[in-house]
Order: sequence, then structure tokens, then C-alpha cells
Amino acid sequence: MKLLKVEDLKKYYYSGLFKKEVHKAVDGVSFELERGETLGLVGKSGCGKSTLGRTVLRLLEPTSGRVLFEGQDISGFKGSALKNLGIRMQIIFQNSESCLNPRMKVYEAIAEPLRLHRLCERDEEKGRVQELIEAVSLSEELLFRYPRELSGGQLQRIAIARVLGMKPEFIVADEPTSMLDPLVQAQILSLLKSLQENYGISFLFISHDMEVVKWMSDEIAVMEEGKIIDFR
Ligand SMILES: Nc1ncnc2c1ncn2[C@@H]1O[C@H](COP(=O)(O)OP(=O)(O)OP(=O)(O)O)[C@@H](O)[C@H]1O
Repeated sequence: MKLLKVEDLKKYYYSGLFKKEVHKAVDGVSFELERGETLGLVGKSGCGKSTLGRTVLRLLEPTSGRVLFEGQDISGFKGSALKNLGIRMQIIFQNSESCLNPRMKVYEAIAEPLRLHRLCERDEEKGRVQELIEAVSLSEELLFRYPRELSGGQLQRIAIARVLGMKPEFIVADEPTSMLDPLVQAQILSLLKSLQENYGISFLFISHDMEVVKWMSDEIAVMEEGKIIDFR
């Protein structure tokens, strides 16, 4: 069974007097994703890539269409079902600093979701945080620093460690390296690939950069004006 199946997904925004103007940000998108595979998503700015990623994750309410996760229709999930789903499906953003609290040391940033979702016992927490910082190839001494003391690449690794703590099966990576210089970008992309190999995570990998998407993806979807116009 496919890990993810998206069927005729739409996300429309209504504006203007009597909400009569319609902007079709995502307009009937369908795709499938196997466990452990990456679908790259490319297209011009404003074509709907981020909206599609967020709607699949149910961070945005779909206008219509279905999202099947392990065969289960999650389109109507609410309350605790949606919260549990939010652990298994994650997102990594371009600007990781914005999702880290500037007053929280790295240790707390990684431990916070573990506590919030009760993913480990209190006495196991330290070990788990150490495992996670190692998994993203950072040294343990960074655990006691603040985000402002770290480089862009280190911040992105910490954002990835936070997400990994939740043992996600599916991650939307929304331009995860576009703010980084080329060398650091290459290192983060390699990290994501190795995490995929080690943990069997599936990715929807969003980028402007065709070269990056080619290197990362098993299949590439090209988006234009809310629709997928080609699979390569
Ligand atoms: N809350 C909203 N209300 C109205 N329109 C929106 C809203 N959010 C996004 N849009 C519009 O939907 C379209 C798709 O936006 P989206 O951010 O998904 O594109 P994108 O392909 O990810 O662009 P980029 O590559 O620049 O991030 C854009 O025209 C945008 O202006």
C-alpha cells in the first residue's frame, strides 16, 4: 500500500465583496508516494507549492479532495486524531530560526516536542536528545547554546533533530536549504538523504532549484497555476 495518496485536492481562497473572487491556489492535484521515497515539487513562485504541502498535512483545510495516509482518509480528521497525525507527518521550513524560540537553549528546543507529545519517559529524555543531536551530526556541546550563537546550517540541523524526535513517516521539506550557502546546502541535502535511508522517511521536497530536486527525488512533479502539469 502507498504511504500517501492525494486525490483531486483543491485549496481555493475566496476574497472580495461577498467572497465572489476565487483564487485557485491548488486546483485538483493528485499524486502518490511510496514509503521511503521522495517526490520533488518544482514550479515558479506563487504556483501553489507551499499551499499544496500544507494542505496535504492538514495545516490548511482543503476546499475539496482526499488525502489517504496508509489507506486512511485523513481529510475529515479532527481533534486528537489530527494531533496524532501531526506527529507522523512533519514539515521542515526554509527559515528554521523562526521555529526555534530564541530564549530556549538547543537542548530544550529538541526536548520540547518529546515532552509535549509524551514521546519518552522523563528519565530517558537526556539520552534521546543526545541520540537526536548525533543523528544530525552535531556535537553535544551545542545543546547548551542559544539559537543566536549558531550558524544557519547548524540551526537547520537542529530543526531537523526536533522533527526526527517525533519519528515522522512523512516530511514536507519546503525549500529547506534555499537560505544556505552552496556547501552547507549540499551537506543538509546529504543529511536528509541519509535520514531517509536510515529511517525510511518519505519526502515531499519543494524547491525552485531543478538541480537540487533532481538529486533528491525519485520522481518530480512540475506545478503551474495550482495544477501538476507533468510528472518526470
Ligand atoms: N491565505 C491566503 N489567501 C489568499 N491567497 C493566498 C493565501 N496563501 C497563499 N495565497 C496565494 O496562493 C498562491 C500560491 O501560493 P504558494 O505560497 O503556495 O506558492 P509557492 O509556489 O509556494 O510560492 P513560493 O515558491 O514563492 O513560496 C499565491 O498566488 C498566493 O498569493
